[in-house]
Amino acid sequence: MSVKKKPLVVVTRKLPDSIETRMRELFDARLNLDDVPMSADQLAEAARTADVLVPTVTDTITSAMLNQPDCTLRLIAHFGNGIDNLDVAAAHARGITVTNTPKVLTEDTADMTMALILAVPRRLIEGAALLTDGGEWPGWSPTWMLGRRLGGKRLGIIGMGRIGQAVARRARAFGLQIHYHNRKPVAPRIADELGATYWDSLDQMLARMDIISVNCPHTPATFHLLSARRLKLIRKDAFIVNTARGEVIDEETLTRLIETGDIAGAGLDVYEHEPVVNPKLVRLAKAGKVVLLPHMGSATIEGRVEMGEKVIINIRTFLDNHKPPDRVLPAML
Ligand SMILES: O=CC(=O)O
Repeated sequence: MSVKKKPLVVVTRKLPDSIETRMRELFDARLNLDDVPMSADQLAEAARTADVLVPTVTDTITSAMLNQPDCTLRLIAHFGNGIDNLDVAAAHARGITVTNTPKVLTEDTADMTMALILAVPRRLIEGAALLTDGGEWPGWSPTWMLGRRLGGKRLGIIGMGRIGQAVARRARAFGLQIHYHNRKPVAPRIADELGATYWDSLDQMLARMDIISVNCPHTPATFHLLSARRLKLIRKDAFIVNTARGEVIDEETLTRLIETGDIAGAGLDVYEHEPVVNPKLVRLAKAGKVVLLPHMGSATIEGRVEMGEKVIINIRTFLDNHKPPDRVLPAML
């Protein structure tokens, strides 16, 4: 009697232990226990030979990898929400299904966005570093280490999807007025709940906000959405927070405008040339003008396990010949 071969599932990075254990039970799982990022050649080889590839947000999966003549891949079960690193159109053209891990990282990413919205105007990191990095603390003074109050300020959210709405809910509790720009207005029930004002014109919204939060995906349409021209519309005393993708902002111009005092500061979790961080931004961080984080918006233990569980559910439903719950559809691109 022949034993049915388990499908070959190649996972590109180390995942939480419980997820790897379950994957070993269910599949012929090739795990990356050393967590060394795979090279383009290794990714191409994985795409050619695996039934299922589990890449994550730092792996670029190109059409050339997917179009190898003897490519056996049937499913890309992405461990991540953003899909800008995958050539989804090429996958679909080749009949390869693509899934991602939405929803489970919404609240964690919104928490981190809110942390940056607080940290930048209230000079949180600068103050903490003063005590731990050997700086002199002259003691409390009425005019020292003054930041900017959040309450009553206008927050402009770019991208009012799940994460944008979760940011709005938090920001409202801190007394911020919620404004947003999106491809279309949110349902009236949600707008009422959030007390949110819709701006059809991004330019007009940018010119009036005290804090701007980027919460839209990176797509060809949002690459440099905050272009040099648009960044110049932003008020001198405004702050920008980005926990979405670095490519949405013209980072070089943003850096220059902060250096020249034409934008007050920024809180960044993502970068245009990640993992390379522009040294000028690092200098601005040392000067207390920006807060820089290493792409950790969704980095919680709970979130990573839930992402892994979603990946497993997507693979299993696919292999059972059902539609996986988190399919990326052409209309979503
Ligand atoms: O940035 C993280 C993700 O898109 O999952």
